Amino acid sequence: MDSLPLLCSILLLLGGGLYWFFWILRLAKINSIATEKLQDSYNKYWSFFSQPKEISNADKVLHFVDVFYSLITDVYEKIWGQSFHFSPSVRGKSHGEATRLHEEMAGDLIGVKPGHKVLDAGCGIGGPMRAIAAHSGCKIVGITINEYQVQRARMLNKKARVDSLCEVVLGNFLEMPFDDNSFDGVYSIEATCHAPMLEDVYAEIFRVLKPGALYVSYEWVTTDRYCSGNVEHEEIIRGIERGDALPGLRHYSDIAVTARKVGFEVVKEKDLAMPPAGPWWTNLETVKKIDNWINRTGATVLEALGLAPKGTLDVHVMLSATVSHLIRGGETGIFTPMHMILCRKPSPF
Ligand SMILES: C=C(CC[C@@H](C)[C@H]1CC[C@H]2C3=CC[C@H]4[C@H](C)[C@@H](O)CC[C@]4(C)[C@H]3CC[C@]12C)C(C)C
Ligand SMILES: C[S@@+](CC[C@H](N)C(=O)[O-])C[C@H]1O[C@@H](n2cnc3c(N)ncnc32)[C@H](O)[C@@H]1O
Repeated sequence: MDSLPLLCSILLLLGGGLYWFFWILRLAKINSIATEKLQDSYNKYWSFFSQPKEISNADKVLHFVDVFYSLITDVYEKIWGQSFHFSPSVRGKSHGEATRLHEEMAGDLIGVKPGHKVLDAGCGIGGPMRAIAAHSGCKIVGITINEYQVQRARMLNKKARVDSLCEVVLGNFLEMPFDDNSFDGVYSIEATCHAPMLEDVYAEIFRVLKPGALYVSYEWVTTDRYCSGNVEHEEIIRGIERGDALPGLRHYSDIAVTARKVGFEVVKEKDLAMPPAGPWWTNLETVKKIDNWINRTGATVLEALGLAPKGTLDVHVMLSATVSHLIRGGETGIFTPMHMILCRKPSPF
């Protein structure tokens, strides 16, 4: 008789253990890159982005940004969702709802309407494009440098039944396969920070935008609180750069200067992270708490058992370190991922 509770406890423990194991197996798996290439790609990525200040070769930056997205796209999607960006936390709203509001705001700022053709420069797997197309009824063309993201975005567009409105193209936003003056609006969400020279991507966006039309960008930048020479500040910013494939974070004041240099009129500029906006790093703190024992332990066990390819743990460790740097960047106020700039291409009339 006494053995029944014991048996039930053992069964529960076994069941729980198995559930954890299969859950982790699903989360830690990286499908976006061939198993045998994972460790090598990670090593090359890490040694390249560990010295961001020495990065001078733009072609190499583009190559390693592509490698980065092959390494992390699955992990981001499974844990963060289909939108690869931050948003201010909103009291009473979930992470998903706050994300959607932040995306819809980008569409509203450039005045998207049904019938408009809009460009999403650096579209990821298309979370923002699906939200903005559903919100406004406009047509959206997204461009990303990563082939796996193109496949994923097309599949998710079909699944969400917005494939008649949303199209995804593989390409480089520094040399886009689009005609001059062909878009009624352009937005970029936390994507142009990957460009070796901001001027190059802004000039290309200027070229494809119709005269009189608007461009909005959410930029990753350092703020006025960042002091170069402050050891902690520099360590945080270097940590953000190497863990997020960034060729060098810019100061917020450089953004409008660059926009004007390529011909834009700057309509509005604002750090969307400033109060009364809620902190954008709240969700990262939650992720950090569960990350160690769920993801890291899972990746360690799976890699040791040969169920996950070599390099899986390295990717998770890199992301964990990045989380800490991003949270410190937010807490100290030296960094924001949502410096919003709204620009107009002047019309000749
Ligand atoms: C704009 C960019 C990406 C912004 C964010 C979507 C991502 C930045 C850091 C990412 C993450 C960090 C920690 C990861 C965690 C250790 C892992 O176990 C699960 C995924 C993370 C939570 C991951 C999710 C996406 C980010 C928050 C950059 C690249 C320009
Ligand atoms: C952090 S993700 C943001 C994705 C999307 N805007 C979102 O919010 O979900 C950055 C995106 O920029 C794209 N990207 C970076 N450099 C690029 C380039 N040179 N050309 C095209 N896309 C690029 C990446 O492939 C990725 O899709």
